Amino acid sequence: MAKDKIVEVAGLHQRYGDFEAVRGISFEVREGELFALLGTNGAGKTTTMETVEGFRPASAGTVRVLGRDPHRERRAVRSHVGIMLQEGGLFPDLTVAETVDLWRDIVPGARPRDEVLEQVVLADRADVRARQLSGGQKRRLDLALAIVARPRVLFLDEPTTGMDPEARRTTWHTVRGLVADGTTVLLTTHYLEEAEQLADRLAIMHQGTVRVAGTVAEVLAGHGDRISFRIPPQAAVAELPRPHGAEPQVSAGGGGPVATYTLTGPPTGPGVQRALRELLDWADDRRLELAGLEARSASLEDVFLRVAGHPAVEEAHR
Ligand SMILES: Nc1ncnc2c1ncn2[C@@H]1O[C@H](COP(=O)(O)OP(=O)(O)OP(=O)(O)O)[C@@H](O)[C@H]1O
Repeated sequence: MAKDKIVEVAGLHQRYGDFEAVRGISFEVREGELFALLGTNGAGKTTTMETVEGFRPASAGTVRVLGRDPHRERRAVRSHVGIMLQEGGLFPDLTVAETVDLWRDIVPGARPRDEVLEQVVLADRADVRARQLSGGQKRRLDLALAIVARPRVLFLDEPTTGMDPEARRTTWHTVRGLVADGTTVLLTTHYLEEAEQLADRLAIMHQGTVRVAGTVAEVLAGHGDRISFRIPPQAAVAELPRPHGAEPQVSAGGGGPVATYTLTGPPTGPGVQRALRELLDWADDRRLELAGLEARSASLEDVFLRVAGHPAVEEAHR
């Protein structure tokens, strides 16, 4: 049976005066999954999040969270929702423990303080004042407050921005644990690796529209495999072979110019093998070395850059 749709966004438009920041986007987040909204700067991610969180009504289209309008039925929705905003509002002089206790006093059905601090890996910081925490620890305290009330749905707006790689990984561990416990998560991020690591499904936004959506595998499908190598100094660019008609793209690299071929067709299919053989035969015949030779599938970064640079709408896989 299909899982419940926890968040449903259909034909959402959002305007600021004359400017349309969100231009008719649709996506849904199903029960128990983590859905990541990625996008270029100003793509409309935060605007979308704020609408889903109920802070602003939709200019047009519909938004439902747990089957209700998150703006008009804010009270009913809020009790099931945890929100971690981009800028948390911590009291600098309260300790970590006092901060969590303050929230525990406000929300009904709060989880035990130690359990929450354990989950966000702040148990050993319980007596430290908020202002003395590192940036990453402050974000994790924001996360702790978002999960105190055992929300069914969690909205995380750039939860790891500004964190060092280790703090980011710690936060990913926490978020994975929440999803494993059945929490549905919608997050925005600028880190493609974060989406690759965490997301069951994702959407990439650009200029107010969703350009690509689906599982990571679906999003990568059709974007082609890549073969690249440093162009041997003895070879002119015009002489490079065109395996399967693929044209080399030449870019600057640390050790000299690099040729990259993008091969369309099924991912990691026979096309790559044949193209590699053709390239290697070409190099062997001329006694050339293809330094840094690499064959790989398209990455999320490849897709992201293509979306950012190409206004043509890519068909979404839903
Ligand atoms: N209150 C506002 N008034 C007018 N324009 C706004 C307002 N808030 C956002 N915008 C504009 O709407 C567009 C979308 O902004 P939004 O913050 O939703 O994008 P974003 O994808 O979250 O961007 P970023 O990745 O840079 O945080 C941007 O062009 C932004 O300048």
